[in-house]
Amino acid sequence: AVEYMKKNLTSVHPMWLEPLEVPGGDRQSPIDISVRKSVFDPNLKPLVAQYDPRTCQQIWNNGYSFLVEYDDTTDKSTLRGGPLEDQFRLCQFHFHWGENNDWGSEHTVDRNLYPAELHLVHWNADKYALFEEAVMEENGLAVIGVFLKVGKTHEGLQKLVDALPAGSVVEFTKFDPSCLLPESINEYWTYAGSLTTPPLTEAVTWIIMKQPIEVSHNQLAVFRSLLFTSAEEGVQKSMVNNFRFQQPLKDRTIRSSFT
Ligand SMILES: Cc1cc(C)cc(S(N)(=O)=O)c1
Ligand SMILES: [Zn+2]
Repeated sequence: AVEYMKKNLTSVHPMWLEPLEVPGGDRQSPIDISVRKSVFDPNLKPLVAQYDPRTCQQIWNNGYSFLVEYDDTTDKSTLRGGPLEDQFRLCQFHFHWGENNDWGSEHTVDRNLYPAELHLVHWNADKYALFEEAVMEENGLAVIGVFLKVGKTHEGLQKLVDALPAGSVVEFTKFDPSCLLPESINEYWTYAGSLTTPPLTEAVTWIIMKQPIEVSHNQLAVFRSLLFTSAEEGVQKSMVNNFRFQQPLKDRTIRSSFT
C-alpha cells in the first residue's frame, strides 16, 4: 500500500516549489520517524503545556493552511520542559492535510502516513523579544506535532470546524488548544528541524506526539472544503495536500521520551 501511495503521491504537486537552496539544509523538516532508530533519552523531562483560552484571538486562512492565532505578548500560554531548556510562548496552531484519508501528515512513523497533522507553534520568550526574531535562531521555536486519525468526532475540534472557512481574519476566542493534545503528552519523539513552509528556517525543536487524536471523516472533509486562493482571485482550488515532502535525516538523532 505504501508503494501505491508513494506512486500516487508523485502525482500530488506541492503547493509551492521546493527552493533550490534551503537555509543550511542539514536539519530540514518533515522527516520519517523510524521507531527502531530513535534513541530513548531518560533525561527528557515531562512536557508542561499551560494554555490560557483567553489568549485566543483569531482564525484566518494564510493561503496554505488556516491558522488560529494567540496573543503572545505575555507569558499566559506557555510550553516548557521536555527537551526544552527555556520557556516558549504559544503563537499559533494550524494543520496539514491531504485530499483523502490516505495521506496528509508531514511527519510519518515508520513510513506510515496519517490523514492530517496539527502543529502548535511556540517561540523562545526567554531568549528573544519577538517571534520574528526567534524564527531565525536555531533554538528559537518549538513545535508540537499531533497526528490526526479518522475515528470518532472530536468535540473540541468542532468549535474550530464551525468557524471555517475563515476567509480573511475572523474573530475566534476562548479556544483552549490543550483539548487537541492526546491524553499521554509524555510519549513523544523529539529532533532538531526546520519550518516546513517558507522560510524553512532551521529554528525548530520538533516534539511529535506518539498518540494520535481522533477526528471524524466529516470534520476532515470541512478542512478540504477550504480554498487555497480567495474566490475573487479567479480559479478556486480546494486547499488540500498542503504538506511538504519528507527531507533527509542526515546525521540527526531522533530521541524518544518512552521505551
Ligand atoms: C505557516 C507556518 C508558520 C510557522 C511559524 C511554522 C510552520 S510549521 N509547518 O513549520 O509548523 C508553518
Ligand atoms: Zn505546520
